[in-house]
Amino acid sequence: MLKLKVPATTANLGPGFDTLGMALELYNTLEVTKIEEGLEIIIEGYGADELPIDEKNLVYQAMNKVFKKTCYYPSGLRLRLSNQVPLARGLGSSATAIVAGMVAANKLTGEKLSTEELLNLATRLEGHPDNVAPALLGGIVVSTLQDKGRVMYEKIAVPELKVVVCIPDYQVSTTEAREVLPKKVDFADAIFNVSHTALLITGLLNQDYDLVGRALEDRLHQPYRQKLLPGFNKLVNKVDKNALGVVLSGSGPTVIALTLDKEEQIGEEMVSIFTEEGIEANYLVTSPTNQGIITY
Ligand SMILES: Nc1ncnc2c1ncn2[C@@H]1O[C@H](COP(=O)(O)OP(=O)(O)O)[C@@H](O)[C@H]1O
Ligand SMILES: N[C@@H](CCOP(=O)(O)O)C(=O)O
Repeated sequence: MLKLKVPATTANLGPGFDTLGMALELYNTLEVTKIEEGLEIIIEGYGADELPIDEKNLVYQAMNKVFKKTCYYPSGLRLRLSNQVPLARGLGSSATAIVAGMVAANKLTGEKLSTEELLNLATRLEGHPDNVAPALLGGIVVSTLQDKGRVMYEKIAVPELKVVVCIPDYQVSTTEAREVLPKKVDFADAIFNVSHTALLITGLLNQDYDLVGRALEDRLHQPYRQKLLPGFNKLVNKVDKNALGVVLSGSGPTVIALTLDKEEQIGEEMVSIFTEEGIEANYLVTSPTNQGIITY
């Protein structure tokens, strides 16, 4: 039996749209057992009532991509998913499913694919590299999709910060949150994001957390996604005073605050701002992690 533990990820980190992602200490686990025939899927935790338990399940689809590429066909499989990462909230649940499925399948084949090949394959299924890269590798990963579907990436160490994760009680699929984005952007906004992303990376590398906080601004996706998240502006303006910065996690609706202290106070403040907007939400405090997926 194989057991894997894969981290949730928070993508974009403000200005780094489709480019930056960070692994968090919040996990899904997958157990894979070879059986004589067929496919059995057992799901505990998030998605137990809504995820498919047949070939349509994303974990199995991801495994199948590896089986096809390596011409390995197991007789039968039992998958046990234990999910602590909520679905469609902007915490990379689809990336956990894809990365766990692909890494597990690759183990079964005797590791025929390299880490790079797995990353390229996972990115093709997910559509963008910024969640799958840190789910696979851990840390903060700067990545871009090149011609021929190859991912160019660099991993940097995570900051010693707390992450307050405020999760509204409704789903927004990444597909839906990408549909509200414009086809073209203003040149000045593009420059704004290039400069802020560069400053953010500089701040992270130099452990200059004041700079990290000031660089967390974005003009490429958050302004357009606000319509899917009432209260986001109020949240940024109010909570920014206590935290280093507040950004949408991935495509939302989860919002994260990066902070050095006062994490419980910040979490409660975030929940109360959502409550004022008539949105139920809860928060958890976690930390970034340098460890990506682990196989036991
Ligand atoms: N643990 C899981 N097992 C199987 N499929 C999953 C799992 N987690 C997420 N998915 C699939 O991914 C979808 C959510 O993906 P997406 O909209 O990109 O949101 P997220 O921001 O959480 O990645 C779910 O609706 C489901 O189809
Ligand atoms: N760069 C993507 C990230 C989506 O992350 P998710 O956790 O919401 O799937 C985007 O912003 O669309």
